[in-house]
Amino acid sequence: MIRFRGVTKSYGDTESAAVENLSLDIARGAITVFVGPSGCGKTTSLRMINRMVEPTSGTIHVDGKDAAGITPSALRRSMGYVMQSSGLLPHRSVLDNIATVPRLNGVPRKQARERAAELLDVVGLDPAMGKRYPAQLSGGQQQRVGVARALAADPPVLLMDEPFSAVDPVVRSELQQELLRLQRDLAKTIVFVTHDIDEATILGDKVAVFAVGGRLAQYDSPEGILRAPVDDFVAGFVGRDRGFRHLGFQPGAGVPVHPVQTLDPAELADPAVPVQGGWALAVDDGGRPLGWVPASSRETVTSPGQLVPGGSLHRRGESLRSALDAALSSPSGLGVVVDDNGAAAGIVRAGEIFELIEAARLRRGKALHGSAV
Ligand SMILES: Nc1ncnc2c1ncn2[C@@H]1O[C@H](COP(=O)(O)OP(=O)(O)OP(=O)(O)O)[C@@H](O)[C@H]1O
Repeated sequence: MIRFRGVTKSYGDTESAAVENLSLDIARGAITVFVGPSGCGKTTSLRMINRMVEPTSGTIHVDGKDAAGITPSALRRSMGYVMQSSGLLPHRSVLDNIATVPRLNGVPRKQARERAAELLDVVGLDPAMGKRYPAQLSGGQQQRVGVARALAADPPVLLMDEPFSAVDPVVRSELQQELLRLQRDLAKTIVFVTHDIDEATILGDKVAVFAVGGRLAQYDSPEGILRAPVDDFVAGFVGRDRGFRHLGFQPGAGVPVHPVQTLDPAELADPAVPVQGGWALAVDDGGRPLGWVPASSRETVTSPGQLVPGGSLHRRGESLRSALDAALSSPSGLGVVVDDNGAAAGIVRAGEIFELIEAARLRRGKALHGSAV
C-alpha cells in the first residue's frame, strides 16, 4: 500500500502548487490510475512515490515506511518505471536493455539475459527480437520492451507514466489488454498516469481524477466516476458519452440471444438457398461471421466479396456496452454474438438491451431511493 497524506509540491518560483494537499491510499496488487488534463500534477505525484521528485510538505508511506527515510536508490529498485518514450538505451540490444537493472543488482550476465528472454515472451514479443536494437522496433514493440525492463527485477510496484500514449489507437488497445492480462498473473501494485479517461476506466481498479492546480477532484472505481461524477469539472472531463461508457461495467449476461440463419460458404454460393428473415449471416467453415446477406439481394450475393460488412462482434460474457454496440453497428440491426472460438452463436437486439438497461436503472432507483425514479 502506498499512502499519500497532505502532500504538496511547489516548484520554487511558481505561485500555485503542482500538487495540492494530496491524500490518497493506493491499494496493493491493484491498478490505480491518475488521470486529468495536462499540467494537473499527475507526473509529479507519480514521481514523488519513488523520490524522483521530493514533496514540499506531507508524507508518503510505502508499505508502512516513510519514503523520506528510504534511500532513493533502494526505493527505485523496488519500483519498476515505464515512461512514454520507452527510455531504452539505443546502443544496447533489447536483451541487454531488459537486463540492465538485474545486472546493476549483481545478477550474472548469462542469468540476466536468460530472464530477459523469458520476459520478452511474457510481454508478447518474439524472443528472437532480443538481438535487435531499439531503433529496429516499432513504437508498440519498444513500449513492450519498456514494460519487460520494468518487470526484470520483479519489483512489487510498477510506476507507469503515459506508457502507451505515443502509439496508434489499435496498438494502444492491444497494449492495454496485454497489461490487464499480465496483471492477472502478476498482481503488481501499478500506478498508471494517463490523460485519457477511456484508458483510465479500462485499466483502473481505482481512478484518481486530478483537476488543474494539482487538486484531487475524485477518487473512486471507474464505474463510480462514470455513474456519479462529484462535480462539473469531473463530469466535463469524463465526457458527454459517459452514460454509454458506463454500460461497459454492466454485465451482458442477461441479454437474450436469438438464433440467426447462417450460410456456410457452400450455401452462400448457391442462390437457391433462400434467406428466410430479412437477413442471413454468412460464416466461414469454422462458423465465424463474414458479413450479411440481405434477402432483397439474395440472387446476386453469392461470394464473400459481395457481402454487406458486419458491425462489431459481441463476445459472450462481455458487457452491455459491447452488446449494444454490436446491435447498433450492425447493418441488419442484429448484433452478432460469438463464442470463445469466434464462431457465431446468435444475435442480440438493441430494443431488448434497452429494456434490460431500464430494468437495472429502476432496480437501482428502488435500492437508492425506495421508489423507482
Ligand atoms: N521540474 C519542474 N519545474 C517547474 N515546474 C514544473 C516541473 N515539473 C512540472 N512542473 C509544473 O508542475 C505542474 C504539474 O506538472 P506535471 O508534469 O506533474 O503535470 P501532468 O498532469 O503530469 O501533465 P502532463 O499530462 O502534461 O504530463 C505543471 O504546471 C508543470 O509546468
